[in-house]
Amino acid sequence: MEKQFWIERWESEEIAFHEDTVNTRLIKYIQRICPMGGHVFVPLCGKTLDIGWLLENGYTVTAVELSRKAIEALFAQLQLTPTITTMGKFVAYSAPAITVYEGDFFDLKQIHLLDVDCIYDRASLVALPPELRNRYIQHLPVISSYASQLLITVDYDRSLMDGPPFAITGEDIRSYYAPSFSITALETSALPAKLKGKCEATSSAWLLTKREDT
Ligand SMILES: C[S@@+](CC[C@H](N)C(=O)[O-])C[C@H]1O[C@@H](n2cnc3c(N)ncnc32)[C@H](O)[C@@H]1O
Repeated sequence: MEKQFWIERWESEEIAFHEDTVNTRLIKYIQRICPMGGHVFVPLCGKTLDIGWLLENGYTVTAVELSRKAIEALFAQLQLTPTITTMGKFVAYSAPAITVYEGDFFDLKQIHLLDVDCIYDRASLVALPPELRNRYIQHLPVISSYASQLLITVDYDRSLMDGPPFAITGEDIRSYYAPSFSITALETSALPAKLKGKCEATSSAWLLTKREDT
């Protein structure tokens, strides 16, 4: 997916992926990998309400997002006025307990994610087509020092539609992450409505924790 694709989605407000409630899996499972007060990295964050929940519950958040419009909407929602600074390829929006980098996830380096305890990935891995997904799977553990992840994916019959969101099976998750992470399948449930009105889909939540032998 080209960067311009996402910028245009935000400009035309075609953001069906945005949830208007806090994700229940976040509330239910984040403490399994990150105690309250921990530091959570939210890749490809959009303007998710989940960030507000994390801040209200004592977490520190670092996030990255391509779209300035999304980041401005996020801070407006949070009722925070960020300090805005240029940092190399990124523009950093900071307020107490939160920094959002405007720019390309693939330009992030370890220095941007110092002290991150865990990762919350909802609709991020699944937003990326296979070639970018492979880069994401390689890059994310390196920049986060193999931080644990709460990962939420979708799966559906790939013959019925194409992504985004892209379908990811349990087998995919194991092939992507098993070499470096222990994988716990938490829960799978059917989505309440057809995805894009086209096909039934399920959503699954996973915990990934670094294997001792890596
Ligand atoms: C499907 S949305 C998910 C947003 C958010 N995680 C949520 O749950 O609402 C994917 C987001 O990733 C952003 N994005 C896509 N590619 C990106 C990249 N390479 N770097 C940073 N952000 C990116 C898009 O602008 C979009 O807001």
